[in-house]
Amino acid sequence: MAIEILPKELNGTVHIPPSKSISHRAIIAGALSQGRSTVGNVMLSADIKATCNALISLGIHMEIQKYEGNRYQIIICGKENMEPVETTIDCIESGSTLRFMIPIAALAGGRVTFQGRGKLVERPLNIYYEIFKKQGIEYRNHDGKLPLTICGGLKPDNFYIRGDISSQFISGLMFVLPLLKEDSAIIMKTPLESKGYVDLTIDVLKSFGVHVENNNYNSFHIKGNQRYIPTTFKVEGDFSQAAFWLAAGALSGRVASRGLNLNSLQGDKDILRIIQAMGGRLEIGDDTIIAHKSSLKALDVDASQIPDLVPIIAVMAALSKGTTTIKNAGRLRIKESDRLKAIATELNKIGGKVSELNDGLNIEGVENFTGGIVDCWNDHRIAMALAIAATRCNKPLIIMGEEAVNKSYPDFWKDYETLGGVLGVSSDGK
Ligand SMILES: O=C(O)C1=C[C@@H](OP(=O)(O)O)[C@@H](O)[C@H](O)C1
Ligand SMILES: C=C(OP(=O)(O)O)C(=O)O
Repeated sequence: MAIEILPKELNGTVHIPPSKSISHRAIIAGALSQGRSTVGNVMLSADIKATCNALISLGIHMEIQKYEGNRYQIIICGKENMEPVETTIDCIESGSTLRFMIPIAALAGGRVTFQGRGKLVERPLNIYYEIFKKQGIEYRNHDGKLPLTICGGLKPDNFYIRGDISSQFISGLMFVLPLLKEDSAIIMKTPLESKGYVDLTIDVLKSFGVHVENNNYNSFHIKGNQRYIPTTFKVEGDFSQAAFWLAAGALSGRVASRGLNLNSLQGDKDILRIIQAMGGRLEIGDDTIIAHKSSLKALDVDASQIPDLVPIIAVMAALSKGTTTIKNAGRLRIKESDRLKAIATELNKIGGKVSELNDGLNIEGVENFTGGIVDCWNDHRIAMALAIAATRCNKPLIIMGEEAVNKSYPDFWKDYETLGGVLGVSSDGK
């Protein structure tokens, strides 16, 4: 499918969707609690559905009820001791689901097969394979790719892990180590990247009564024999998604983003500092942030803690005065697409001046984009970043594969239209 976007500035208010990262975590924590938990303000994106279905496959009962508007609340009847099952879990394209559910399946025991689609099939899992080998856990994959079958039995241990592949391995282990009979430690072999996501894990665990000791991100000590306590939890707004609308305001109009927690631990809250440092004018209120059209200037960005912001930062940088370097972004090549190659290729098709570095991007600002046809590489964040680029195109922009947004933000196009965006189905993008 393809969508055509007319070049038009965006104005108005968006109710920011709930955080995908926090939703995954709260639903999992509810599933590991003995009894009934409620996770409110959840959006049923493809990734969140994948996590719910994975837990249901492991024998957890859930009921999904309407909450407010297009949000849901999930009533979860959790179990401290999941019974071993023989099952298959389809993680669709969700890296978080896969990397969070593998240790949970290893805790439950039984024989669990993990499947995935698109790039997920080959996103790295070596860190878990090393643990399985060390602990004698039986597993089988297909030339290092999915499907993966594991036969449980995770034991308490000192886990030595690299910090520059994905923080999702650390989060995944943190869900289950507190439930083992003895204490464990996760010790970083190299500095941890995406720290904010580990903060979110520790914080959600704390809401469910589970404690992890963080020794300055060098190591994490986790006491065994802990219990998750059933909880009522409300998910806050998603700064990674708000970033697209904040950028839309800074580039093209006046956009208010509602439903954000300014005290959030989300690493992607850093978008506020970045837009302001680029010269963007933000009005920051209690739960609403208004971004005003501003003349932006280049800013060098270290992406090691904020990988998901890179595509939209690249769009802003491409329309800023001066030359921006984004560094420490090598991990972007192992997401839903090679995001460095994807954003450089597509912005250059519409008049951007972006060159790829090994672990980043070099971006020379231009006044406007031309418009034309671009592809989103089956990647939701590339699709959304290109949609915001359309606000500064001279001609219409056709985005191929726009349905990719369903992974994290199924209402993205509806919200785009709420802000006055004009969309049409394109016949060019067959
Ligand atoms: O734990 C999480 O919720 C996430 C961690 C990050 O991945 P990495 O730790 O692999 O960078 C991020 O890119 C992803 O979208 C969500
Ligand atoms: C990389 C992402 O998610 P995941 O790793 O869960 O697939 C993302 O949402 O951009």
